[in-house]
This record gives sequence, C-alpha cells and structure tokens, in this order.
Amino acid sequence: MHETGGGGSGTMSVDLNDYAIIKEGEAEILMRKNEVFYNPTQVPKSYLLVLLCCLMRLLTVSPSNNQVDNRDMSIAVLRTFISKRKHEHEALLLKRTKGAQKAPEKDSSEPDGEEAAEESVKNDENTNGECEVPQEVSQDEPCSISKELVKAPEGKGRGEMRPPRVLEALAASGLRSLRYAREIEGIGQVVALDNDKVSVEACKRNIKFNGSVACSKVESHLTDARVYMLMHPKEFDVVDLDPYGAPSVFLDSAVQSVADGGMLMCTATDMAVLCGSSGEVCYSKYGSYPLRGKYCHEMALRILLACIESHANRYKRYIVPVLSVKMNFYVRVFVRIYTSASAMKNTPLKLSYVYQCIGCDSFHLQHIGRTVSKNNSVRYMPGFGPAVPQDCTDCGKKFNMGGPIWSAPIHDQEWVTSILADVKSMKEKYPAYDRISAVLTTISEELPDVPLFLSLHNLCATLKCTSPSAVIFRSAVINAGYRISGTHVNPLGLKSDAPMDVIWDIMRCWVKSHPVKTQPPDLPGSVILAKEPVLQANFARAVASLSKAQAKKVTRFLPNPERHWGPKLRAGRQITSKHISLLGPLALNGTVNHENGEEPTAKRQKTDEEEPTSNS
Ligand SMILES: C[S@@+](CC[C@H](N)C(=O)[O-])C[C@H]1O[C@@H](n2cnc3c(N)ncnc32)[C@H](O)[C@@H]1O
Ligand SMILES: [Zn+2]
Repeated sequence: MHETGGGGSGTMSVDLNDYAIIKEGEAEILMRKNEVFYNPTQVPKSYLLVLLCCLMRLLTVSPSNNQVDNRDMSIAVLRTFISKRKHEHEALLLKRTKGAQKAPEKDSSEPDGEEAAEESVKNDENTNGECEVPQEVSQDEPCSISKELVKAPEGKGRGEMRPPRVLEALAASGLRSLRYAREIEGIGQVVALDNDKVSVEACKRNIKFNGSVACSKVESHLTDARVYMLMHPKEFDVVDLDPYGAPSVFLDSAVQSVADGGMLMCTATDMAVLCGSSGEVCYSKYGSYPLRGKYCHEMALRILLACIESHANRYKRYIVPVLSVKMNFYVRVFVRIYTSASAMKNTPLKLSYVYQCIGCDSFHLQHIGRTVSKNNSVRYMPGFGPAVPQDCTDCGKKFNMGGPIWSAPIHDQEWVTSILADVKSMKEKYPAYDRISAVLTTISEELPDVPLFLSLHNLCATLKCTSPSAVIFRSAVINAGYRISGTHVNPLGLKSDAPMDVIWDIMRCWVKSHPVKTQPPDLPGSVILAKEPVLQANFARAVASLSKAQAKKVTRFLPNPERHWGPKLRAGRQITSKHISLLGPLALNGTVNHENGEEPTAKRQKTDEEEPTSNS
C-alpha cells in the first residue's frame, strides 16, 4: 500500500500492485493494470481498450510515445517563454523607470499597451471603420504586455514578475501538467482540467503520487474547459489545448483566457480534415478550404493559425506565431496573443487565398488585404485580385481555390534559435531529444517568408521526367537569383521565392538534357514542355545548395520509430469491422495507416468533379 498525500489535499491509499507506473521525464503516472491501455499516442481518458496488454506485466513503463515529442517540444517552448518573458518584463520596468524620470508628474496610471488598445478601439468606433493609422504607430511590434504580469500577487515586491500560470485545458491523466510542474523552473500554478470523471480522478491520484512539488503546483478540476476558460478571461500566461481531433470548439474561449503577451499552445490531430479529405468539413470547423497536395501539412498549420487569428480578432486581439510544427501525425502551434485594435488591422495582410492548378499543381497566393502608405499614414485596402487568370499560364488548366491561410511567418526564428540552444544544453532532460532537435534544426533553416513548398517529385511527375537531385535543383534556383530551403514538414519539400514560371523554366532546361518520351499533347506536362524556356538554367553546383545542417550532417529528419506509424484510435474506442473498412486492415494493429488515413495520395486521380465549373 502506498499513501499518497501532501499539498494539504489529504491522503489516499493506493495499492501499487494494481497499477503500472508510467514514467516520462520526471513525472510518473499510475495506470490501473486491469484496465490499462497505454495508448502510445495519448494517455487515455478511460482504459478499456486492451491492445497492449503486455505492458501490464511491467511495473514501470518507459513510454515509447509519440505524444512525448509533443510534451517535450512544449516544455522546450515553455522554458524559452519564461526566459523571454522575464527579459520583456525587465525591459518594461526599465522603460517605465526611464519614463518616470523624464516625466515625474506621470505615475503608473499612465495608459499602457492594453489601455492604449482600448482607446484605439474607441477611436475606431468613432471613425466608423475608416482605416487610417499614423505610420509612426509600429505595425508589427506587439503592443501590450499584461498588467497582470507586474501585479505580482506571489512576488515579494512591486514590479516582480509573477511566475507564469498555465492552464492545461484538456488534461486527461495529468501527465503533461505534472511534467510542466516538475521540470520547468520558474513555472507557477498549473491548472489541469478535464470533463471526464475518470480522468480527473486519475489526475488527482497522479498529482498526489508525484509528491510535494506536484501537490503544491498542480490542481485538477472536473469541468468543461470552454466554460472554465470563459470564466477566467486573460488569467493564464499559457493555455495548452491538446484535444482528440480538432481544437476548433475550444479556440474561442481559449483566446480569451490567455493574458496579454501570453501563449496559446494548440494541437490538431484531425489531419485528414485539415489536409483536404473533406474540404467542406474543414471549412465548417476552421473557416478555410484545404487543398490536397504535397504541402497540405504546412497548409494545415496555416489554416489552424488563420482560425486562431480569426477568433482572437473577435476580441480585438491578434496572434504572433513563435513555432509551428508538424510532427508525426499532428500539427501543433505556439502563438503569443496580444490585444490591440490598431495592430489587428494588419490581419488581412497576413492571410491569403491559395490558387492551385488542377493540372500541374502550380500554386499562387493572393493576399486578402494590402496597405497604401500616403504621407504619414497607412490606409488599409482589400487585396488586388485575381492573382491568377482563369486558366493556368503554365499548363492551361483551371485552378482550385483554397484558404484563407496564414501566409505570414509561422515561426519566430529568434525563438527557434533560443529553443534549440536550450534543448541542446539540456539534452538529458528531453526523452524525445533526437526527434525534437531534428525538427527544430530543420525549422531553423526554413525560409521564413515563403508559405508552402514545391515537391520535386510532383514537378517531375507532371513532366514525366527523371528527377534532378535536390542539390542540382537547388543550385539551379540559387543560380537564377532566388532563395531555396527545405521544410520540416516534408523531407522532399522545397521552399523557394522563385515564381512558378522560373521553376518550370528550370525544369524545361532539365528535360532538354534528360528527354522524356512523347506524351499526348493535351497533358499538362506536354503543354508546359511545348514552351521554350525564357531562362537558361545553370545547374552548376551552388555553394549554398546544401543547408548548413546538411553540410555538417546534422540530423534533420528521423525515420518513423515503428512500422505502421500513425495515429491510434481515441482511447476507449473499440476497433470494429466498421473501422477496419474505414481505416484499412492495418487498423487492427491499433494504427491508422499514415498514407491512407491521414494524407491524401500525392498524385491523385483528377476527377471531373474536381474541375471547377466554368463561370459561364
Ligand atoms: C488527447 S486527451 C489529452 C491528453 C493530454 N493533454 C496529454 O498530454 O496527455 C484529450 C482530453 O480532453 C478531454 N476533453 C474533451 N472535451 C473536453 C471539454 N469540453 N472540457 C474538458 N475536457 C475535455 C477528454 O476527456 C480527454 O481526456
Ligand atoms: Zn497548371
């Protein structure tokens, strides 16, 4: 028998023989042996599905868990968040001290960013939507740091920073909250919610099992997270959403619960929806149309960001993404949230529609909004359109239109560098070190201002030619005067600021020296190759054709850790013949086939239904 207690929350008798102990990082959680289902993707809300019963034999289990990546990455981001916030706080105090010295008659009641934002809102209401702001108001600078930050209820003196409070809105057994509390120095209270009674009981048991630090820092509540977040506006420095499937129903309340300058961390695992298996479902959940293609996972990230921004805008708030990752079979974004009615006007500049050719997969972005600068002011205008003619100038086919997507940067490279440096300095603290450091390394080399990416395989499939090596192709792009990088989303993806006509010219030149068999003349590839290239591509190897990490042979991608790697069923669900027909026979292994269940096939069958009807 084990008496768990402490933190003033009473004691509880637990017969350890009934449990397996699952350890991850410094946290340990108890799983009932006779019920245990250790879902390698999520720690379940109930443990009915007995597929991995061999685990029951183990007393202590080390999770081979791809959710570990998710939690490790979140811990890494949180560590950087705490250190950055400290610096911002010190800078704010310094600014205030200097301000007070310059104008001693002004006291701390001077409007700060938040009050200024409120004033800006009032001004907006008075101007009846006339969108002009003085140019000297910085368009990009996050303009408010929470007043709460300096209230320091737990601090010793005025101006001391309060330890960040974290809300894990969908906590299940509490493993994530426990890791945050036990592993992150300087963290404040962690509130773990779940609307499932069994999960909350498990969470409470686990808090006690993890000893005094956990007991003093982590609290667990049985409640609907949406209601709780609405009841606690701007109260949490960090809100973590890690749902089964789509986070969309939680976003509206989550964006309201984050303090100014705070962070929202949000996972979405409904990749099939976000990647275009049923565009209308994606539209109903996220307000954007996905497009099927090799870049669909990056598009998924950008759809999620656009959706969060749209919820934030409803409350005169806006987001600043610091890190957006596609890992395994989910996407997760880390965004800061600020309040400013004037900065919010920039949102349409950060969103775009995407036109994707149904014949050759060329894609083009169209911004929703633009600005016009005149004298000392900026005027906000709708974007110019259309960005493309009715028919693709490369192959003559029609376009599908997707989006809107977030087309501004999805990472803050300074943050990425700090997170990566921090992760490397504490290697042993991250069970998923290899994976998260590889992802962060690749992200650190991504072109920050290029949304979406090309697939060399797709280009070659369209032309039906052999593929140049990535190094040769990258060299040709660089030699043509453009930039190119990899993407963490896809080992074969290439981000470039070269326009599509340049890309096709490079490929036309490649085909001249690597001829293709004659094809029917109306195929997109034949139409493209029928034109002479304007640009004469130079395939001589360019110095920058390998990224720094590639040149140093630093790992950028890891192979999947096991066969049939993919999302598991929601905990507690039985696999039935219905699932097998939906998910394929591999579902019997508890996995959804990654290729079939998650990502639409690369070169899809183009059906008549996919062709947009003509306007006439
Ligand atoms: C994927 S699990 C969370 C996993 C956890 N974050 C981790 O890292 O181990 C999602 C949890 O959300 C809970 N949930 C679903 N809807 C909820 C709601 N409206 N309010 C609170 N919890 C909810 C479920 O009961 C489930 O335990
Ligand atoms: Zn085309």
